[in-house]
Amino acid sequence: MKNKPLTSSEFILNEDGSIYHLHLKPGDIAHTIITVGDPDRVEDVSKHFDSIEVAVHRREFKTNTGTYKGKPITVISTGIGTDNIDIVFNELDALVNIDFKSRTIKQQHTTLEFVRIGTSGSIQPDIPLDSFVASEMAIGFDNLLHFYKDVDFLDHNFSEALRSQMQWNAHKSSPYVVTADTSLLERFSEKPFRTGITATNVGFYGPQGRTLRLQLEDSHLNEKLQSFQYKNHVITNLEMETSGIYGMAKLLGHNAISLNAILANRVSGTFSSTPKQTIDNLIVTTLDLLTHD
Ligand SMILES: O=P(O)(O)O[C@H]1O[C@H](CO)[C@@H](O)[C@H]1O
Ligand SMILES: O=c1cc[nH]c(=O)[nH]1
Repeated sequence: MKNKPLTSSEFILNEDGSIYHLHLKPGDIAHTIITVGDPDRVEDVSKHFDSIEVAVHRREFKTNTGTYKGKPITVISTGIGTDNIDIVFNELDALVNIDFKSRTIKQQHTTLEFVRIGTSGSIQPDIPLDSFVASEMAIGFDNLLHFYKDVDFLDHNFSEALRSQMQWNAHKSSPYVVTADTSLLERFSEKPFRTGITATNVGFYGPQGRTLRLQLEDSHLNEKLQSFQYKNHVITNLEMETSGIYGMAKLLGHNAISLNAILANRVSGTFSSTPKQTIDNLIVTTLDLLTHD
């Protein structure tokens, strides 16, 4: 297989040799990476570390690398949405799988482990506020994976059932379905976690069926999402990154799990009165499970 050097318009390095958006260099990241949406949440995670060796912040991408109970861990903020996930995953992968000097793809592949610690809204009445859902599968209502080849891991029968049961408007992008890494899912499937099917939406308001001043194209969107069933699966929760994370991880040969702190219940119309506490609980629980054998 030809391994030509990547051009400077595709593989973009800054003057200091760091990768374009993240401003990180090879060696700046651990092989276990926690992703969070909010840059402020990076400190909420890394304040538990034994020490921090790397701290870099550009745009919405804030990175701290250190150790927790001796285990090397990187925590990075992605900002909101799967468009940012495309940047973060391509650039983190490049840090371990592209040779920065020769600008060629390394012969030996390095696998990274990704754990998303995020917030989410539940669309089932029995998933209470402040509980934790580990995403067994993600439904991508975003468009990201459709731009890549070799996506045979997508569950087309599931997508087809969704399109037909929901009478999906063809003007919206075609939903895709992708699974978590099985061994990470096993690690995060016992109490206090429950597993679920997460819908990843392209917005927080209209795409998640919220209305402030604007009306929705489909006023029954959330009822349809709530009542959808496929092989005993129901959609449990809504957020904005998981499908991109699962899809990019599979394409690039990495392992990923998405963990959701449920802050809203869309059926009862309620929101957590202790969001910070709930996210902190998820952070501590996750760090401990990552360091248990
Ligand atoms: O709390 P984070 O990790 O940002 O996750 C959720 O919260 C944001 C919307 O408020 C979206 O990014 C959604 O995925
Ligand atoms: O309802 C919610 C809560 C957090 N994040 C989301 O994307 N949706």
